[in-house]
Amino acid sequence: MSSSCEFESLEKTLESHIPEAELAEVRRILFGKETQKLELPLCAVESAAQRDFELKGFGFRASVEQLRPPRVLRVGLVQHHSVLPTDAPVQEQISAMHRRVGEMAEVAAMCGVNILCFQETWTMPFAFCTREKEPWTEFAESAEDGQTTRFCQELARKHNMVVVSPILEREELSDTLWNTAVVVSNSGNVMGKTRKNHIPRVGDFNESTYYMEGNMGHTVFQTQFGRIAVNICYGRHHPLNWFMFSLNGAEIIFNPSATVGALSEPMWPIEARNAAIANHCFTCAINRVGTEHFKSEFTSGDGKKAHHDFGHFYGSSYVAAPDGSRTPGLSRTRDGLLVVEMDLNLNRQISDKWSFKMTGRYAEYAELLTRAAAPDFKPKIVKE
Ligand SMILES: NC(=O)NCCC(=O)O
Repeated sequence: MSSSCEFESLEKTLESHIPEAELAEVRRILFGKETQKLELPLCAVESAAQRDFELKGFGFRASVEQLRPPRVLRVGLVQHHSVLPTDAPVQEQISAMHRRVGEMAEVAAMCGVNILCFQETWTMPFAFCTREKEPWTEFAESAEDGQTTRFCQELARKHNMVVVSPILEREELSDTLWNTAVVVSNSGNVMGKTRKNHIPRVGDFNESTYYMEGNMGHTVFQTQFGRIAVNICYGRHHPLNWFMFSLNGAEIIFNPSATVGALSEPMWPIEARNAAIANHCFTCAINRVGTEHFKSEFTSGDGKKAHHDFGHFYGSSYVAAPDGSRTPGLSRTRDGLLVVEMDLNLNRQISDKWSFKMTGRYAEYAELLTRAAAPDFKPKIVKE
């Protein structure tokens, strides 16, 4: 699936227009140390082509150590369009999304992916712009045993893969709605869930109408393949949010997102990448693709005309490493699966080199943060 009238990708434009002799240097400066292209199995390449989605694979390398064996794993990032029009019946939309993502997960399995992560609220259109409650709240499900979690449990068992599934959650009994990522172990058991900590109040992103600020802190999940955390969408603008996951020991932080070009695109390549550098970990930024049209018009509250869509979700999912390098992004226009091999030993190797976490002055920060959060806070400003 593709949104054909949109600009396809920065990487493609650089490749077509920068002379061969200069391209490697341009890439080094823009993207850091070159990631190696992964050889992916022919069956996976053919399947992706038949099912009309982009498949790319890259690898980050770490030095070989004398005392620790390498800790190599593969992550998969899935970006996709909303399959059916937004006014199709709710169950049909959910089932169509399950089918689409299910076939992408099959290809991820062929590529040896160990941990697979989907985009923010992946089973539904990003309807939070509309402020209408119906039918959008009907997409909310139980994180523990909703149909989407059961679907992911099947994927996890079948492919021996950890599945990170960001959904709109309806908490049973209280009926409270949350923006949640469910983490399903490769055994098929639900390991737990984590909730979006920061709710956007920017442009058309009127999400506070729908769900509450997360109340689960900064949980890290010890999977068979490594320690992972999920910083959902708008949380990526908060360096301290990434940092808290890192303090709790996250080695890979996923950032499932839904964001549009006019709002955030220049920030997208910087934020998750900077978080990988600052926290000596890997980060995985995932964004949906396409333009979703809604029947009723809505305004952005900025005096401009009412409209029926958010604008274009620009995909461009990528992975960043602690050494500041990053993979090329997936396309801005197509559904895609990004397969990335990484050796988690790189985290400590870069920490030993740059020591950002070791040199942090946490007691000092904590003292000022505590004072700044108090109602009588007075900033320390020296005046002449
Ligand atoms: N989904 C979401 O939080 N979007 C807000 C916009 C952004 O963070 O780019």
